[in-house]
Amino acid sequence: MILTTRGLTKAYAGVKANTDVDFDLPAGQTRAIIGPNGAGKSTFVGMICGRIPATRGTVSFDGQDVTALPAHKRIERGMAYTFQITSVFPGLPVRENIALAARRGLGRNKAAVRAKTDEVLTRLSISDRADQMAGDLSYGHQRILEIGMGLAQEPRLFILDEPTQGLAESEVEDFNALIKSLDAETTILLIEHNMNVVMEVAEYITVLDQGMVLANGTPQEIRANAAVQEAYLGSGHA
Ligand SMILES: Nc1ncnc2c1ncn2[C@@H]1O[C@H](COP(=O)(O)OP(=O)(O)OP(=O)(O)O)[C@@H](O)[C@H]1O
Repeated sequence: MILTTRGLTKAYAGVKANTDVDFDLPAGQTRAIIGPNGAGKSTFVGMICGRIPATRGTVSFDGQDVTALPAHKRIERGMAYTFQITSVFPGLPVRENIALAARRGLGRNKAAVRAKTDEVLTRLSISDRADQMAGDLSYGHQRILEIGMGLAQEPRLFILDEPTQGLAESEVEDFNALIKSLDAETTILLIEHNMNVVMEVAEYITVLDQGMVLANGTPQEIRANAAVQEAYLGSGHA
């Protein structure tokens, strides 16, 4: 397992956002986390990557307990994540944004950074915009660029929190293709509300409900799971 949590719990004053979450993610898998609004998905990945301190429980990455490590130390060990808020540098060209991210992983080795930047650029559906200012890209393209910046760090665990939110349909298709092309290279943990995306890219799904794991299974199993359907219908979701 590249990632394991045991008893992971987050209590805010009056609200239990996660309760005793046991979670196992095998290396190489593309896993989706789904669940109704407020189910605790963002809190859960926040604890995994170290942005949110756990109330109790453990997070292990690559067999080592990282519960006490700050986020930047977890990044050094090979986690990367993108969140709902875009973090591109608008005043820099697309290429330079990716090079900056690549430098985080590769340091000052200029040739390696250039090679990595070119490699990531050719994978993105926006490679023809390499010399444009990032701030001039559409919102959807900025999200794709952000994913490229994550990739440039060569993560062994890539966490994406609602990556398709706000994307146009054609951009969602580009996103699906990009994630599928990463299948063999890295482990992906994806919080996603768009069920079409989940069913298309996830190999395995974990459903959170009221801060707890409600179900784990393949897309087919989750689709057929009565408790999952109930959780979604009960919260007014389709
Ligand atoms: N900083 C906070 N202080 C207090 N309560 C919080 C805080 N952050 C989250 N919560 C609560 O914890 C619960 C889980 O929230 P979380 O954002 O993790 O859910 P989510 O599944 O990601 O929701 P969504 O799908 O709407 O993004 C919710 O009841 C939320 O109101």
